[in-house]
Amino acid sequence: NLADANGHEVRLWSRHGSQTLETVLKDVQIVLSAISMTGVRDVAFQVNSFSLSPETIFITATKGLDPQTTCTPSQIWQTIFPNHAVVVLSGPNLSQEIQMQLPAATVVASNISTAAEVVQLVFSSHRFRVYTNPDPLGVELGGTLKNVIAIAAGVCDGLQLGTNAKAALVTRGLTEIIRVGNDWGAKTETFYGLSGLGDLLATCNSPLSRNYQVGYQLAGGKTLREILTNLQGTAEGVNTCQVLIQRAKQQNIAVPITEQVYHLLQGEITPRQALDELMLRDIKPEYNY
Ligand SMILES: NC(=O)C1=CN([C@@H]2O[C@H](COP(=O)(O)OP(=O)(O)OC[C@H]3O[C@@H](n4cnc5c(N)ncnc54)[C@H](OP(=O)(O)O)[C@@H]3O)[C@@H](O)[C@H]2O)C=CC1
Ligand SMILES: O=C(CO)COP(=O)(O)O
Repeated sequence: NLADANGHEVRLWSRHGSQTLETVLKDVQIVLSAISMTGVRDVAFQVNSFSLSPETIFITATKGLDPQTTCTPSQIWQTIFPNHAVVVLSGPNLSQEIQMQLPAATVVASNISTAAEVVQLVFSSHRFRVYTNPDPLGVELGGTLKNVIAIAAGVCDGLQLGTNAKAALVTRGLTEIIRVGNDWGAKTETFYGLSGLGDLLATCNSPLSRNYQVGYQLAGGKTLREILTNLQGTAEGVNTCQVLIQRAKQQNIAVPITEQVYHLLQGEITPRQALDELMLRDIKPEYNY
C-alpha cells in the first residue's frame, strides 16, 4: 500500500470485514473511497451519519456515473459533504501492476489546491508519481468515459482488425470523450493528460483491463451475461455506456463509438455489424474548426 509505505496509518474497510465503518473512520484525516459506482451513494450517506472533523479530506477513485442523476462520484461526495474538500484520484493505474510495484503515475485533482497537494504527498514515491490538477471534473470524466472506448478496443483486438484500426478507434474515441467532457464543463487539456489519454491508452491496450476484456470476449462470441459472471471485479464501462447514451441524447452530442458499444451490449447487433456501422458513417471533416 502506497500510503502505508510512506509511513501513514492506513485502515481498510469492507462490508464483509469485522470492523464497522464508524470504527474505521474514527479520527481519520483522509477518507479514500474506491468502491464501485453502485455502492457510492449508499456508502457516502452512511459516512455522513458519523461525526468527522471538518478538515477531513475525501478522495474518490471510482470511475463510473450515477444511473439516476448522471452525476460523477465526486459530485455525489461533494453534495453530501458540501463543506469538505473532495479530491479525485485517477490515472493509468491498472491495480495488478500497482500491486506488483511497477512504476506508475496518477493525477489528484480538486477545486481546493491545498487538499490536492496534501494527497499528492501522501501517495508520492519513487514508484508512484503523483501530479496535481485543478480540473476534478475533467480528471474524473477521463477515467470514466475511457471505459466505454476500452470495450470497443477489446472488440477491435478480438476481431483482429489490426493496428491501424485500433489507432483510429482510440483517437476518435478521445475526440468523443472530449466532446462530452467539454459539454459537461471540463477543460480540453485535461483529456490530453494522464487521466485522459494516459488512462485511455493503458486501458485500451491491456488484457488486465476488465472493460477491455468485456469487448474482447464479446468479439469471441460470448454473451455479456457469461462474461460478467466470470469477470473478476467490476467493468464500469457497461453501466457508464448506458448513462452516457442518455446524457448524449439529452445534450445532443454525437457519440458514434459509444452508440455502437451500447447496441452491442444490449445484444442488438454483432461486433462485425458494429464495425460496419462505424465504417459506413457519412464522410466528414476530422474537426469542425
Ligand atoms: N482511480 C483509479 O486509478 C482506478 C479506479 N478504479 C475504479 O475503482 C472502482 C473499484 O474498482 P475495483 O476495486 O477494481 O472493483 P471491484 O469490483 O474489485 O471492487 C469493488 C468494491 O466495491 C465494493 N462495494 C460495491 N458496492 C458496495 C456497497 N454498497 N457497500 C460497500 N461496498 C461496496 C465491493 O465490495 P464487495 O466485495 O463487498 O462486493 C468491492 O470491494 C471502480 O469504479 C473502478 O473503475 C479502478 C482502477 C484504477
Ligand atoms: O481504470 C483502470 C486503469 O486505470 C482499470 O481499468 P478496468 O476497470 O477496465 O480494469
